[in-house]
Amino acid sequence: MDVLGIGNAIVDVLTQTDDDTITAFDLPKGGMTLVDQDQAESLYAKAGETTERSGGSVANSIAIAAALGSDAGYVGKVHDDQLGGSFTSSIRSHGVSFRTPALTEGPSTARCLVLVTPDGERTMGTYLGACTALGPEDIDQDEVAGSAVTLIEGYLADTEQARATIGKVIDASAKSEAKVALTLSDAGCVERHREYFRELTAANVEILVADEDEVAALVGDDGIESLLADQGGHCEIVAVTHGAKGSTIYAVGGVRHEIETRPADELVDTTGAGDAYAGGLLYGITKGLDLDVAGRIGSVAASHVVAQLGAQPPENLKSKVAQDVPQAG
Ligand SMILES: OC[C@H]1O[C@H](O)[C@H](O)[C@@H]1O
Repeated sequence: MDVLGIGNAIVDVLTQTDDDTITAFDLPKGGMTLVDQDQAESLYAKAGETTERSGGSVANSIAIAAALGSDAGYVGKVHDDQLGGSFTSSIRSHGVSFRTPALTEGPSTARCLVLVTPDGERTMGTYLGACTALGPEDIDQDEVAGSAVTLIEGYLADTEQARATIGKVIDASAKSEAKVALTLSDAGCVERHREYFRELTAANVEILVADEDEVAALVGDDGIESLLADQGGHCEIVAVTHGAKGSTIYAVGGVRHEIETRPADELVDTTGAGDAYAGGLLYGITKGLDLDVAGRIGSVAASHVVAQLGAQPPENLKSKVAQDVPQAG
């Protein structure tokens, strides 16, 4: 496998709304707030017209990588219910291998209410449901060892059991040539678990993908380069996105690439923009492309994702990306 992803398997329930509604829902604009089942139901009752799309940060990245041509797999926990079926058929429709056994009892499939405002910003309230049952027994260490890169979702740090799952991935990677990639998911998530992420990036993570707020929350005054293997960290590559301003890729040996964005044809919804960037970047890296080309693939994929509602791969993504980046193949 080129890329294997481990994350929270979530169905997104999207609604286009306004800033006043975000305030009325008492959710921090642009952030991700964890909610319990009662809160989730109360939010949905107030949400108005909604659209369901397959979500989950790393699941989004893996679907993008598969749509571009990666041999890709995903590990995440759904319930054997209607939303779980919808998540499963959606991720498989992009060619992703998804075989994690579904729960047959206990919490229902996770869902995320995504409030999209006219500026394209997304504000999320997530009920984790079945995701909290993901555990080490769901990891096939041979599959991890046989994958070029395993991408871990930062949001997993929110549960102890998922941290044990991450431990099993790291263990399998350390005994093989497989690399560990990590997305930091959300600045609030980094603030909740800074020490844990510091430990991972100091000892286990070879590829880090984050936005500028997330990486700032992680490194504080230390500087991004401190994460690199030749400057005291463990990372070989650190890719930092700057929203519409592009991204910067840092690599060992003093390498630094500034990547321009491709302006979106239309700005509809930024849900999954960073996920698409990570998916495109990892597609490029695992195909052996130069880092600046891999970063450009990520940027172009993200520019197509923000022109639609939801984080799923846009139709004909591969040919759309190839128009801007012929090396993408
Ligand atoms: O990064 C966007 C994703 O984060 C949340 O996990 C939602 O499911 C959404 O699809």
